[in-house]
Amino acid sequence: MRSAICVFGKISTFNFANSNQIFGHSQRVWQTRLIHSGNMQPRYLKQAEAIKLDEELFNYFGVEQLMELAGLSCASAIAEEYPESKNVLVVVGPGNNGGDGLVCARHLKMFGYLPEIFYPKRPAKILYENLTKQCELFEIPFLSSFPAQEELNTKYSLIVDALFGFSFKPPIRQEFSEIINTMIQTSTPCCSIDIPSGIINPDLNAN
Ligand SMILES: NC(=O)C1=CN([C@@H]2O[C@H](COP(=O)(O)OP(=O)(O)OC[C@H]3O[C@@H](n4cnc5c(N)ncnc54)[C@H](O)[C@@H]3O)[C@@H](O)[C@H]2O)[C@H](O)CC1
Repeated sequence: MRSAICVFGKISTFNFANSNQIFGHSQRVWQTRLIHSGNMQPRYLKQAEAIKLDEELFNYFGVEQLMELAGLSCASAIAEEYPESKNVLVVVGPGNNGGDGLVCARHLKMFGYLPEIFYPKRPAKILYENLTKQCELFEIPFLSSFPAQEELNTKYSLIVDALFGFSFKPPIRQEFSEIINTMIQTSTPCCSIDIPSGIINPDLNAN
């Protein structure tokens, strides 16, 4: 029944340091249908397919509900794949991918992890403000600056990359380029929610 938990969520585990890409989990509604029909092979969505699926889902569900399920799914996948990696840095971007990250951080805290959040660009939208407030109520620290490489390598046992999802359009703007470059070079394992942030061609994710 794991597919039921992850129904709207999608996470890719990505070791930036050696570019060894492993897709540990990727479940979306119609993949669940495949699983239910007896075909256990996951199928990865291209950027255009993911956007289309999102549009379809938004006809039936609210963004809060979808985001809650996505964030919970990611936290569940992390708890399964990284049970010992308690010191987690969640790097949160300005869109819904970032929203998934805030939800994920909250659930990780409930699962006994010690997440910290870096959220440099916060849109003035009630949805993100509420998610931020909830994390604060859960006493999750918000960092005021991005850790330097050494700190990233030693202090954290896992990074959750919730910077950009399928709406990322290259090239990376200057304000995020240093963050992404530091994440690319870190030896700490990095889990990306949806696509790895800064990937030049998101359709590569399909492979
Ligand atoms: N149905 C689902 O499974 C759900 C998926 N969700 C997640 O939502 C994202 C897509 O969210 P969206 O807000 O459309 O976009 P992003 O978060 O990917 O990014 C938008 C944000 O990024 C800025 N931006 C874009 N390109 C650049 C760039 N080159 N440099 C700097 N900044 C950039 C842009 O301006 C916006 O501010 C999807 O991937 C899922 O993770 C939802 O949670 C709903 C449920």
